[in-house]
This record gives sequence, C-alpha cells and structure tokens, in this order.
Amino acid sequence: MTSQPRVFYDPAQLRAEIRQAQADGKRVGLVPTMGALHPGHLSLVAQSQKSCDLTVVTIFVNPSQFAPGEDFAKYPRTLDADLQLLSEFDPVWVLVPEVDAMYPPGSTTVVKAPEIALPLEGTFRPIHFDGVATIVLKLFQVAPADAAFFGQKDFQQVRVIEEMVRDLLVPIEIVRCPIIREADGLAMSSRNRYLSPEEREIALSISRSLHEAAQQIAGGEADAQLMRGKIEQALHEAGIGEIDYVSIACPRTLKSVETIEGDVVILVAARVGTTRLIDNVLVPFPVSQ
Ligand SMILES: Nc1ncnc2c1ncn2[C@@H]1O[C@H](COP(=O)(O)OP(=O)(O)OP(=O)(O)O)[C@@H](O)[C@H]1O
Ligand SMILES: CC(C)(CO)[C@@H](O)C(=O)[O-]
Ligand code: BAL
Repeated sequence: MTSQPRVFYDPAQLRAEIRQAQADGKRVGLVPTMGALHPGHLSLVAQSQKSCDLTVVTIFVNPSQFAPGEDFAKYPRTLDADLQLLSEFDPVWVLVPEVDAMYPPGSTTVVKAPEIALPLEGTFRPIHFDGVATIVLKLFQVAPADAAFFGQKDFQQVRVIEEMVRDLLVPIEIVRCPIIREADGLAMSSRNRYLSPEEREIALSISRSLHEAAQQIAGGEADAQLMRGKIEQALHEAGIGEIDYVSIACPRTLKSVETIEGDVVILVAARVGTTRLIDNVLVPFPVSQ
C-alpha cells in the first residue's frame, strides 16, 4: 500500500503533533537526513518502523555543517522523488523546514561537538561536527522522538551524536543502523550521483580494499600500519590521487591503533575527482580457534 507522507514545513506544528501522538501512546522514531534519498536512508526508515508506531523523516540541507568551498550549493535537492520513495512507508511524517525556521534570524548559539569529533573528519572538516551537533540537537527539539536512527556509514557522526546525547542529557535513544551497499560493494551515498561512470569504477576500490583488509584482520593479521599501507596502495593503484585518511581505530574512542588487539573500525575518506567519499568497516577481533 502506498500513501503520500504528511509534509510539515512548520517545526512548531510538527512538535505539537508529535507530543499529541506520544500522549496517545505512540512511540515515535526520527530519521534525520539531508534528502536525495536512497535505499540507505530507507533502511533507517524501515528500522524505525520495526520498533516505532510513527516515523518522522527530516529533510534539511544544513548550511552550518558545510565549510565555504564545500558542496552546499550543489548538494542534490530532490524533494518530489524523496516523497515518492517515502510513500512506500506508512505512517511517515516529513519535516522540510526553511533555513530561517531552524536558524531564527539573529541566532548565535551553537553546540560545540564533543572531543570525539576532533580526529578523522574533524581534521579535514574542522567546523563540520559543530554544525552537525547543532542541527541534530535542534531536530531533537522540534521532533522530540523516542528514538533516532543513524547510519554507520557516517561512523564518526554516530559517535559524536551518542556522546552529545550522553553529555547534554538528551532523552532519546540513538540506534545505529548498518551500511547499505550497492551490489558491487560501493557504500550508498547521495554524493555517488556526482560520479562519472569512470569515477564510480575507481570509487569501488574503497569498499574493495576495506573488505580485503577486514578479511586479513579477521584471519589474524595484527599489524595495523601494514594494513593501512595496503589500503593506501590499493587506492593509489586504482587511480585515487587524494586520500584524506585511512585509519584503523578503536570503535569507541576512534584513536588509531598500531597493533590490533581488539575490535577495530577501518575508516577511509578519499577524493575521487572532486567528490569526497567516506566508508568504513567494523572488524570484530578474531576469536582464536
Ligand atoms: N549507505 C548507507 N547505509 C546506511 N545509512 C546511510 C547510508 N548512507 C547514508 N546513511 C545515513 O542516512 C542518514 C542521512 O545521511 P545523508 O543524508 O547525509 O546521506 P548520505 O547518502 O550519507 O549523503 P552524503 O552524500 O552527504 O554522505 C545518516 O544517518 C547516514 O549515516
Ligand atoms: C545528521 C544530518 C542529517 C545532520 O544534518 C547529516 O549530517 C546527515 O545527513 O548525515
Ligand atoms: N552524511 C554527512 C553529511 C555531510 O557530509 O555533510
């Protein structure tokens, strides 16, 4: 069955109606997005539907998480197609706020992201996570859901939000959802649509090299520096000129490790042409046979 989702433009109206739904005993799930929806986003909606009576999706390209020179202006905006995709789910409410509704003119208050925001993405996008933390806290205010669903594709982002929620005592459950990939392994991302067919082929080296490294670590390889080197070499050989980082890190602290002695997450950020892509894989510590 398909039905058009209810669309809200006014955050105050959405908040009032969510409160009413909760007063009526409904559990509400929140899926924050920047739109240009793909099956990765839809998997978060599906996950929310499993445990919630009502799912609220927000579509907002948040200016404060983009630095000057990044792709804010060209970020894909595909509202009609997004609503069509969401019509497969019911009941779904969608918030599509104007910038002024989320940043009232004159507002200067921001959230300073927790320290976990400093390495990795924080090194290359220094203002990014303050912008993400600020808008996500605002979204939690206007959509006071019981649970919020985030993808592990943005692994550091989930850690930032988990720590912000803990530090600021925000009463919401954060649910991590697995990465959805194309059949050939490429992590789904709204930015994949910037890639030419040749670039898409090159981009595949990211998920392939992550997968190979994960297999070697699962097989007992403990030398993180060696593994990092192999991934970098595979990316260069595929034609990726600019690697922002390859890190093998503790999934909780995101600190790089030299020797693999527990679970790790391998994280990559690299530029394919002018498109910056991120991907990661969690590798449980191999249990000896
Ligand atoms: N492939 C995916 N699998 C699972 N979750 C995803 C995937 N891609 C995005 N998400 C999640 O969807 C939410 C909204 O992300 P966003 O709108 O930035 O999409 P995106 O495809 O990651 O876009 P971008 O190109 O900006 O990286 C985030 O929680 C993100 O982690
Ligand atoms: C969480 C988010 C919607 C905040 O703008 C964004 O960073 C994203 O889409 O991952
Ligand atoms: N998915 C993260 C949003 C961003 O890159 O700005």
